[in-house]
Amino acid sequence: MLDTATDLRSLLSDPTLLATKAYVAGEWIDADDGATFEVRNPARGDVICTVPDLGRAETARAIEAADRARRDWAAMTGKERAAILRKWYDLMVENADDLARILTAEMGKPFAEARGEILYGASFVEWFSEEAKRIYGETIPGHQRDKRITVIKQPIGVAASITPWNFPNAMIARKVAPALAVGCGFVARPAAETPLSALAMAVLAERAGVPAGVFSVVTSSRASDIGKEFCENPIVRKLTFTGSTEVGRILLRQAADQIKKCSMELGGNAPFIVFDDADLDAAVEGAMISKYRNNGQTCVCANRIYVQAGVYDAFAEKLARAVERLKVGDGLEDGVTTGPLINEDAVKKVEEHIADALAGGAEIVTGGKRHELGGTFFQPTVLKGVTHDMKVASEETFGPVAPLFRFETEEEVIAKANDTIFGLASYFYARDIGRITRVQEALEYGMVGVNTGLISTEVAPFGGVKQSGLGREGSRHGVEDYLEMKYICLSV
Ligand SMILES: NC(=O)C1=CN([C@@H]2O[C@H](COP(=O)(O)OP(=O)(O)OC[C@H]3O[C@@H](n4cnc5c(N)ncnc54)[C@H](OP(=O)(O)O)[C@@H]3O)[C@@H](O)[C@H]2O)C=CC1
Ligand SMILES: O=C(O)[C@H](O)CS(=O)(=O)O
Repeated sequence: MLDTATDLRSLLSDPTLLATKAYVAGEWIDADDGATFEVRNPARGDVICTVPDLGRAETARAIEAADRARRDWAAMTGKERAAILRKWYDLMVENADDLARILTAEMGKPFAEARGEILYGASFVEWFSEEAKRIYGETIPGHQRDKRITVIKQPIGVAASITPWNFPNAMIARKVAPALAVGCGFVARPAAETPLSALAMAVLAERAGVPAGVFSVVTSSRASDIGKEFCENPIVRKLTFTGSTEVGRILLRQAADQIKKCSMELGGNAPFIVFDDADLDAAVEGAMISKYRNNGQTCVCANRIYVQAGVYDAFAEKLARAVERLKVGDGLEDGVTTGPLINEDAVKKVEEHIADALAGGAEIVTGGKRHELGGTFFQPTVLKGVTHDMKVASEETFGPVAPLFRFETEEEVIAKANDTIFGLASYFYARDIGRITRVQEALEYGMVGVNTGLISTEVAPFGGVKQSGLGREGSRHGVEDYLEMKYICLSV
C-alpha cells in the first residue's frame, strides 16, 4: 500500500531517484508561483507526492536553455555524445528496479511489466548511443564539370515532446535518445498522471553527464498551455507527440502556423486475425500478450479479434481459460499480472464499450464487470458474438476487453480489418505461406505481427499510417526526425 512519497522512498535503494521538483536548465525548480499538482497511485487512489505545476514562462526558459546548451552539445563528436548516452543507459539498467517501482507507483502496471518498460526505454538510449557515431552524409556526382555536390545532416535544433501516461519512461526515451544522439536540445513534458518516471530519467541524465540545459523535464497539469508554448515558440523546431489521434490533430493544427516539423505516434485499432490454419495455442498466447499487456492500455493492443468460423468456438474457449488465469491487483504485489486502469474515465470507457456490445447481442464469455478490489480495477474480459456495428469495432477500448468477431473468408476479414481510420499495428496467425504473404501485404498498417503478438523493439521502425501518425521511432530511421538534410553545391 502506497500513500505518500515517504512510503515510496522506503521501497527504493536510491531514494534520490524520487525527484519532486521540475528539471529546467540544469536546475531543480519549483513553479514560479509555487503551484503544484498531485501525483496519485492508481491502485489505491492515494497521493504519492506533489510536483511543480509549471506554466508557459518556465517552459520558455527551458526552451531557451536548450537552445543555448545544444550548440556546444552538437559541437561534440558523435563519439563523445555516444559515451554520455551509453553512461545514461548503464545507469538506467543499474537502477531498473527503483525506476520500475516509481513507474508502478504512478501508473499502476505490475512491477515485472514496469521493469520490462525500463529496459525497453533504456534500449533506445543504448541503440541511439550507437547511432550517434553514424550520422552520415553523402557525395553526389556533379551535374556540371565544375560542380561538387555534398549532402550533410545537421541536428534540427530544439525538440519538444509531449507523451502519455501508459509508458511514462519508454515513450520519452524513444524520443529523447535520438534527439540527443544527433546533437539536439530537448524539452520533455510528461503526462500529468505520470511525471515521476520522467524526473527520475532526468536525475540519471544529470549523473551521466548530459550538460545542463540539453535535457529539461517540465511538469505541468496544464497540457494545453505547454503544448501551445511548444507550438508557438519559434525556438522549438521539432514537436514529437505520442498520444491520441484527437490530440495529435490539435497539435498539428497549432504547429502548422510555423510549419513546425512534427512526429506523431497516435491512436490505434489493431486487428488480431486467427485463420483456421493457425496454431491455436500460439494464437491464444499471442492474443494474451497483445490484448492484456499493460491492462490493454497500449496503442498497439489487439482491439478487434477476428476468428475464422471453423475455429471460433475453440479459440474463444481457450482464450477465456487463459484470461481467467490473470491475477488482478496492486502492481507492487508479487504475482500480480494485471494492475488498475489509469483512472475512472478509463473504467467508464471500458464499461461503455461492453454495454454497447451486449446491447447489440454480444455475450460475455468471462469478466465484464468492475473487479471486487474496487477502485479502477476491472475484470479481464472476453466477449463473443461481436459485430462490426459495435463501438469496440471503431473505437480504441484502451482496456482489458477482447471482442471476438467471427469471419468466413480471407477477403472478408482483410476488408473488415482495414475498415478503420487507424493504421498502427496489426497481427495475424496462419501457417499457409501463400496466405501469410497475401495478408501481410494487404493489411493497411505501419506494423504487422505474423504469428506473434509482441512486435515492439528498438531495432525496428515503430509507427503508423492513416490517422495513426506521422514518422517512425526506433531503428536506424529514428534519427531522421531530428535531423535536417543540407545540400551543398560547390563551384570549383
Ligand atoms: N501511437 C502510440 O505510440 C501511442 C498512442 N497512444 C494513444 O493515446 C491515447 C491514450 O493515451 P492518453 O494519454 O489518454 O492520450 P492523450 O492524447 O489524451 O494524452 C497524451 C498526452 O497529451 C497531453 N495532452 C492532452 N491534451 C493536450 C493538448 N490540448 N495540448 C497538448 N498536450 C495535450 C496529455 O496531457 P495530460 O495527460 O496531462 O492531460 C498527455 O501528456 C490512446 O488513443 C492511445 O492509443 C498512447 C500511447 C502510445
Ligand atoms: O504507448 C504505447 O502504446 C507504446 O508505443 C506501445 S509499445 O511501444 O510499448 O509497444
